[in-house]
Order: sequence, then structure tokens, then C-alpha cells
Amino acid sequence: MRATVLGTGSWGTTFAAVLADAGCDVTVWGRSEAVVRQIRDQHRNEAYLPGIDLPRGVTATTDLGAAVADARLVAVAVPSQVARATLAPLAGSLRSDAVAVSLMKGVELGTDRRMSEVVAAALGLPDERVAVVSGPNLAREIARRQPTATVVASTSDETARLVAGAIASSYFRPYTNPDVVGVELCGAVKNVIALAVGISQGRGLGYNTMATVITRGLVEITRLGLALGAAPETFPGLAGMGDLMATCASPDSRNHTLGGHIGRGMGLDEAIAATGGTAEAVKSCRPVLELAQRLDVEMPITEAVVKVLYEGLPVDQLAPMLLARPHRAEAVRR
Ligand SMILES: NC(=O)c1ccc[n+]([C@@H]2O[C@H](COP(=O)([O-])OP(=O)(O)OC[C@H]3O[C@@H](n4cnc5c(N)ncnc54)[C@H](O)[C@@H]3O)[C@@H](O)[C@H]2O)c1
Ligand SMILES: O=P(O)(O)OC[C@H](O)CO
Repeated sequence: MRATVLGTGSWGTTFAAVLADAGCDVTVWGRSEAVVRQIRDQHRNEAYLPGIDLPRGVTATTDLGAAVADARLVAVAVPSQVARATLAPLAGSLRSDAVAVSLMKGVELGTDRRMSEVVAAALGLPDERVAVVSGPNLAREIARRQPTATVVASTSDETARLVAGAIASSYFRPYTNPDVVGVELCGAVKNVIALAVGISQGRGLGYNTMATVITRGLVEITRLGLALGAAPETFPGLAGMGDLMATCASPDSRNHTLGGHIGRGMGLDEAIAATGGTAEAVKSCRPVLELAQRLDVEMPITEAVVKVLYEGLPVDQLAPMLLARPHRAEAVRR
């Protein structure tokens, strides 16, 4: 199958390698001539995946139109906030049987849209030709071919199976799920929770605090997901608890790392620069909170992250603020 990945960052490049290892003929599109040349000529992407040899079947181009021509599968791995503008020139130009795959874990600022909604709208595709791939999928581990599983979500079982077939290999195991809303929401909101865990660790707090934030974070994700019509089974699955665990535990996670910098006292701009790469929670925390407020869903950890990043709440006030809330029963409820 001919497959194209848009984005030569850490996940785009890794996903291209996953597709190639699964037998696809793969092109990656990127803006940087230097990165594209290195992928094409040296089978490396030192800026984003240092020390990793890429499969020889992966080629690269800076020509967006040529990248998608004839592709049956077009995967999108640019930062969420630039996806709509990146895809706009391709509206209506994909092959008539092409499917698009969102690899992004954010929510669009200004519209509060999930990324599969942005991809479908920008490319002019019906929902059934769009899928989401999300799970405990830290790029640097997968680029080293460490075994992991993922979830392919689509409203169309045929599309989900096509994508799953295109990425399955000896180290990458896809499960399909029709719950696009739940899978996608888990991927975006776990970044906000990982940032909060990073803050707690940056403050020198230990495992009890971490477990509390993760567990109550999953409650927040579940509440919002259920209010949006997601399936309850998605939250304890790979795209829910699985990805939350990986992102909150790994020093490779940019969201977790950025939270650590904030917890140690850096300002937001300094923390973004020190982290490098795309930490989606920085931009997505506000649209996530807006969605929650519109649906009257309580998300105190997300709200606290927004207050620290954008409203000047001192980082040492975050835990006291969360702990001073009225006592209540533990069960998930809105
Ligand atoms: N890295 C991971 O482990 C991982 C895993 C799963 C999902 N994701 C998700 O994948 C998406 C991409 O993340 P990443 O890790 O590859 O990010 P990255 O920061 O490693 O790379 C981002 C890429 O997008 C490009 N880019 C930046 N601005 C652009 C613009 N205006 N137009 C076009 N291209 C632009 C950059 O040049 C770079 O090639 C995010 O939504 C992220 O949450 C990442
Ligand atoms: O590096 P992060 O924080 O974007 O996390 C990467 C992936 O989403 C983990 O599944």
C-alpha cells in the first residue's frame, strides 16, 4: 500500500518507519529541506530521532501535492494547532479511496474541535474515511522497535481494519475501536494530566501525589468523555489508562517534561524552549477546559493547569487549591 505521513517530527518519522516495517511504500512530507534530505539520503532524522536508522523504504519530500498523490493512506503528524492550515491546500485532492489518519493529540484552539474533525473538514472527507491512531506510543521507544500496542479508531470498521492492517508488525499491535470521540479525547487530555504530574515531580513530590493526579486525572477524562458520548470501555483501555500511564511515567514525554520545568520554577516560554518538540497540553488545556465548562463537567486538575500556565497561579498554590475543594464521594460522576 502507498502511504504518506505529513510531518517529519518524532512521531511522523516514527510512524513512517512503522508503516514501512509493516510493508507499506512510504513517503514523508516535511517543511525542512535539510530534514527531508537527511531522511531521503541518509535514512536518518537526527534532529528528532537521534541515533535511529530508518527503514530504506521510507522516502521524503517537501512537495505536499506530490507527497499525497496516489497515497491510499495519509497520516497527519504536525502540531494540532497547524493541522488545518497544513491540510487546506489538499482539500478535495486525495485519491477517491484514500483514508486519512490523525496521529495528533490535541484540541483546536478557537473551535474546540477534535483533530479527526479538523482533518475531515480540512480535507473534505466524510467521517468514514478518517481514523485516529492513539495509545501508549512514545515515539522514541517505537523507533527502537520496542513492543507496544495502539488503538485505531474510526466510525467505519472497514477504515479501521485497513489502517490496522497497514501498521501491524512484530513490534506494533493495533486494536480497533469504533469510539472515535473517546479515543481522541483520552489522547488529548492525558497530556494535560501528564503536565500536572510533571509539575508535582518538579516540586519534589513523590509517588503518592503522582498516583493521585493520574487516578483523579482519569476520572476527569472519563467525565468529559461520557458527557461527549464516548464509550465507558475506552477509558481503562490502551488509549485511556494505557497512554496516561506511559505519558505520566516517561521522561521522554514532552508534556511531562515541560510540567517538570514549570514545577521547578521556569516561566512558560522558558519551559517550552527547554523542552523542545511539541507539548500539546500547552495549547490544548484551554480548549479542553472550555469544552468541559460548556458541558458543565468539573475538571479541577485541568483548571489548575490552565491557572498556572495562563492566569498567574503560583505553582506552590496548585496542590493547596486542589486539596481545599469540598470533600465528596469517589465515584465518577458529573
Ligand atoms: N512524539 C510522540 O511520542 C508522539 C506520540 C503519539 C502522538 N504524538 C502526537 O503527534 C503530533 C506531532 O508530534 P511530534 O512528536 O511528531 O512533534 P515534533 O515536535 O517532534 O514534530 C513536529 C513536526 O511538525 C512540524 N511543524 C511545526 N510547525 C509546522 C507548521 N506550521 N507547518 C507544518 N509543519 C510544522 C515540525 O517541523 C516537525 O517536523 C502531536 O499531536 C503529538 O501529540 C506524538
Ligand atoms: O511526548 P508527549 O508528551 O507528546 O507524549 C507522547 C505520546 O503521546 C505518548 O503516547
